[in-house]
Amino acid sequence: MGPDITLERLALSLNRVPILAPMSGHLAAGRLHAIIGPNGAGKSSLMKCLLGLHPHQGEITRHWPGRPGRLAYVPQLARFEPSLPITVEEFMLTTLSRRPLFGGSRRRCRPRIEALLARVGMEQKLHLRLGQLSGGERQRLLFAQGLERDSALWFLDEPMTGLDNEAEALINREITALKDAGATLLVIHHDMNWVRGFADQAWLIDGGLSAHGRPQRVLSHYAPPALEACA
Ligand SMILES: Nc1ncnc2c1ncn2[C@@H]1O[C@H](COP(=O)(O)OP(=O)(O)OP(=O)(O)O)[C@@H](O)[C@H]1O
Repeated sequence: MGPDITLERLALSLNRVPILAPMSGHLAAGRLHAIIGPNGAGKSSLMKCLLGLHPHQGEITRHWPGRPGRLAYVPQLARFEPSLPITVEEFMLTTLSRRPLFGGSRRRCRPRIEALLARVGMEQKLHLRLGQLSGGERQRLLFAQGLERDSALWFLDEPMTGLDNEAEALINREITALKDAGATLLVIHHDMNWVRGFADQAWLIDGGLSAHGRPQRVLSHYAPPALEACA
């Protein structure tokens, strides 16, 4: 089971620029919380605060129901250093094995790695180097890594970016399974239909917390900026 998370007057400034005004709230355990809002609103910054990656003000407390579990983070547009001589299989091995360079580890872990990669449609990419992966493939790989760690707390920053329909369906299926298993999920998403269909709670961010509650109610206050048509 994932934790619940309490925010008390969480605020963030970066280079003296105010990014998030003080906000307080409670993210209930075992629920999917969608973080929505316009570009530049502070959604990724909020997620980074919750991950301890930004020097925020205020308090963030995680309450795990039992022993603290693991967390998974799939950042927006993840990048790998192109020159890294590491394959997809080796990357997964570093998560699965304490001694990834040991020849026996590779043999022993291969079926598990293949099964995990199949869950995100990546089983054919075992031997590719990280730098050779497309954007959507990088997203899928990081998701597979989170699955392997049996994470109970997930931070997904626009997880569907760059995914084709098939991959999106696979990831949606895994997200539903994680929710059913009691994980706490925070998902930044720009597709309001997805938010209506999958989220238990929505957090509307715009330089701070503008609204919070059931998606239907929060979305009644929020019309995402429309794309401008080209003349
Ligand atoms: N180091 C920094 N110094 C000053 N401002 C910054 C810094 N890093 C980010 N920002 C600003 O913080 C604001 C929030 O950025 P953030 O990435 O959190 O937005 P977002 O809501 O996730 O946007 P998007 O939907 O476009 O991904 C942006 O206006 C960005 O330019």
